[in-house]
Amino acid sequence: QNQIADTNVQSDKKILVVYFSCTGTTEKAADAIAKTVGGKLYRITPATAYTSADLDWNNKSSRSSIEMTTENSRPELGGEALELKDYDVVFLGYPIWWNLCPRPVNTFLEKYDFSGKTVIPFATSGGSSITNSVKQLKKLYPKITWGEGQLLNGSVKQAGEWAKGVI
Ligand SMILES: Cc1cc2nc3c(=O)[nH]c(=O)nc-3n(C[C@H](O)[C@H](O)[C@H](O)COP(=O)(O)O)c2cc1C
Repeated sequence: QNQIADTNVQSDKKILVVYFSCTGTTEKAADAIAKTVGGKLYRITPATAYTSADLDWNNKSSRSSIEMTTENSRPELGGEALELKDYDVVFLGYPIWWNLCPRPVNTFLEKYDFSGKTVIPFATSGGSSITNSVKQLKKLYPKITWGEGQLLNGSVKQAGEWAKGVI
């Protein structure tokens, strides 16, 4: 009987899948994770959307370049408010920008209280690993319980399988 109860507690974890995505790649991974583990999806929405010119990393004056070279840049967010207290586990997805998470993800992490939650980072990239971004997140937000991060540049099926494995 006890064993059954324990198993139920395990599967009753309330899961939130938060993501930031500008060109849809991270969104696909987030979607697959939410579907596989039965989590609620929440998109981090900047108050001002990024245009393709904003995303030009070859242009030093583009919005993303300026934000990423400005350590304390915290772009304002829009979108609906999030009720975090309902969730135990938060998957957090983002594209790698300049080997880090995009600054709106920092705005998000500083806007809500993640104490008592486990936050599991995942990312998509053009080839860079997730390691440096996770290292920076742990340094900036030591009060968050961080799960091991995972780069999800493969199939959406792989993304779902990974998520199932860490829950
Ligand atoms: C401003 C900017 C900076 C980027 N910097 C990196 C980088 O440092 N390393 C890398 O591998 N990919 C980099 N990329 C590529 C993205 O990480 C990759 O295309 C990602 O899958 C995009 O996710 P999204 O479609 O969810 O926005 C960068 C893309 C942008 C727009």
